[in-house]
Amino acid sequence: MSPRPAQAAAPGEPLLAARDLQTHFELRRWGFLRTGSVRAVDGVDLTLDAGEAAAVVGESGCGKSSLARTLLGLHRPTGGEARFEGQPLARLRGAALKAYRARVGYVQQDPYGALPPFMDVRRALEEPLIVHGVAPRAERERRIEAALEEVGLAPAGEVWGKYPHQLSGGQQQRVVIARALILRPRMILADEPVSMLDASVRVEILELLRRIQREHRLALLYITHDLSTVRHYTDRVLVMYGGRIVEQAPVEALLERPQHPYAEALLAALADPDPANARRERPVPGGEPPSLAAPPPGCRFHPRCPYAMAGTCDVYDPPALGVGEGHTAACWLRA
Ligand SMILES: Nc1ncnc2c1ncn2[C@@H]1O[C@H](COP(=O)(O)OP(=O)(O)OP(=O)(O)O)[C@@H](O)[C@H]1O
Repeated sequence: MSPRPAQAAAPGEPLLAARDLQTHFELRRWGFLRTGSVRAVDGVDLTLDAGEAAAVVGESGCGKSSLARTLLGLHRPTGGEARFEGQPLARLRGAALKAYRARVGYVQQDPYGALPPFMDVRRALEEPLIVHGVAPRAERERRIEAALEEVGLAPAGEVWGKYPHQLSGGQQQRVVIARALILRPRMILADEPVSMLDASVRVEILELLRRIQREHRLALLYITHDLSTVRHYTDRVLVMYGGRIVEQAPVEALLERPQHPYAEALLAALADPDPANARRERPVPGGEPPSLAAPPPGCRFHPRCPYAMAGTCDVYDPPALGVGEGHTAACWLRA
């Protein structure tokens, strides 16, 4: 696959930038009575540079997938802004939205669900090329072959007549990655790309994504609930809690010197050396994640935080405070 030439972006401008991004879902009773909203994404600030790999890590229900879907243009933000190559996503319509989708490859959690069961591999990969007007047919075939080789499914001729049910989970996810690459995107958004795969193939798929990201200088946003998978595959980590980013840092800094008590608790849970706990799903950390329909006042983590300071953490919302090079934590302990 030859890399797409870099778009002329304003100097110093990140490829992707979100500022105070919000995606709230309205709750309705009997389909019409508005009874409130779920603040799935509630004031997210993030940036991603061209060629950079970052992970968004957080527990189930913290808003990771809603953030991913908003960044893909699948949910319209209800507040704030996200820009890709300087263009506000909310204003993209029609052809501009189609062009944006070609520039962002999407790898989702369930590869089997992502691939239409009635399409063989070749059709599944050819369809985005046809939709985006890539012609002639020989060029499409060349690209399909190159994409399959890129993801380790070679020779392509042995795979492209197969249907999803004839492939293993790992092979299916490789096809999904090939499809995400086929339009030569500038960014890959991978939402829990290995959580439904056998443990034996998870590392292979993460290594593949990292290699492709590096070789083609793609940006990668890797969404995961599993902090143990970020070290070798990303440059930077953003920790999400209650619809917000509570800490972000270069990967080594986050794993060695977490500054937010939530990130600290996630790490402590990882480091549990007791083999009896290795297979046990534990709430991380203890206590319930906040309701995003009625989040607690002040810091959203304060009801679970062992260091919460009454009169501060339960009243005032902490801003992202600089705690090191490229490292911020939204915690009053760091003020
Ligand atoms: N389309 C929707 N309509 C209403 N509520 C939604 C919608 N999508 C997500 N939510 C709610 O938003 C909150 C965040 O969900 P989201 O799926 O983004 O979290 P997540 O961190 O990705 O969790 P998981 O890993 O379990 O998918 C949840 O309370 C969820 O029920």
